Amino acid sequence: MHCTYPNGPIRSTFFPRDFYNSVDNQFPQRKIPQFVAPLPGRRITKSTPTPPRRRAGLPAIAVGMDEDEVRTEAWWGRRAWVLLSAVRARAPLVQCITNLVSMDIVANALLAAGASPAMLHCLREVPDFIPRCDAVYINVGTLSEDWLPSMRAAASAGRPWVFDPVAVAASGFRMEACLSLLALCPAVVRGNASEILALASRSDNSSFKGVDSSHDSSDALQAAKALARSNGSVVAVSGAVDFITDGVQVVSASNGVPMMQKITATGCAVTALIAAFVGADPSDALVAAACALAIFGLAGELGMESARGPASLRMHLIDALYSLDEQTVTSRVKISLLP
Ligand SMILES: Nc1ncnc2c1ncn2[C@@H]1O[C@H](COP(=O)(O)OP(=O)(O)OP(=O)(O)O)[C@@H](O)[C@H]1O
Ligand SMILES: Cc1ncsc1CCO
Ligand SMILES: [Mg+2]
Repeated sequence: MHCTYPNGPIRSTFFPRDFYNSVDNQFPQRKIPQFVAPLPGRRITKSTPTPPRRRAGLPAIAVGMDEDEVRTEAWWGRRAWVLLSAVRARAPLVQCITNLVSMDIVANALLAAGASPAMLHCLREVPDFIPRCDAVYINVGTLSEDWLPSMRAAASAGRPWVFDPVAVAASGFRMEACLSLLALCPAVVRGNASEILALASRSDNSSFKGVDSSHDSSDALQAAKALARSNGSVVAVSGAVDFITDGVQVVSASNGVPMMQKITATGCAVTALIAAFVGADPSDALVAAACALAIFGLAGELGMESARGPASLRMHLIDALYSLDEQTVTSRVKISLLP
């Protein structure tokens, strides 16, 4: 199975064959509209060192950056600011089917960044609501059999979507569920190192711990590249250094503080932020993921200046995300393209 985007146009809408039957025939043969790209010429494209859109004769992306510019750290800083500004200006609607632990921090992080979160998870609402969303975020942290059909339907609805495979190796059921979601072509998969290693190897072997990583992000870099290549999704591994890859390029994002691991669901929140960035500008999922990870890490660094422990860091991180300004973002975002 290899997803067609980020290489090509976003998939057309489809629902699982049993979808309408499974909701009491309340939606008699109703079909949701096909995905319509928000701006002409926009599509999810894999970024390459040589800008593909210009070569392909495609219009410049909406945010007005010059794609021929060399991707220095300063370029990434400007890009991160432009994307954060796009989130603030467009307030992308992000439908989140996320775990029960993370709902609060996910919604608050999205709001602080300027996006509009919606934490709906009822299968019967998917056909009406998902077409209105700019992006979908799916997180299996507190997976149950009841929620899986909603996740599958939301992921199949033709919107760009971002996947957080929390504790994918915890059980055979969870691994199967994650693999079935992976087949529905997420624009970005973001996990910690243990999760990406397990997902790439399709192994639910018990040496993997629960939701926390027992590996460094660099341990999962090759697995992330392989997964990105085989699935066609951008894959991001979080940790002290975050790595983001489309299977060819690898970008590192080095913002953040270790205490972010002591707040539950910071990983869930940053994956939701990636969805907001993709929703605001779906033209390049790799750039969106790298910038969202760096921005979130930067908010952690700024929050840490006033924090006294995990609980106050949580509060100050959200405040910092809300208050980020151009000078701070452009001078402090640490992203680079690895050779
Ligand atoms: N040692 C570290 N130093 C700096 N930042 C870190 C460190 N570890 C994690 N982070 C940052 O913390 C955030 C969460 O990443 P982490 O890898 O802990 O996610 P996770 O394990 O999926 O979390 P959760 O499952 O609790 O949501 C990311 O933004 C990441 O960059
Ligand atoms: C602690 C925990 N358990 C299931 S999901 C979650 C939040 C971090 O992923
Ligand atoms: Mg996680």
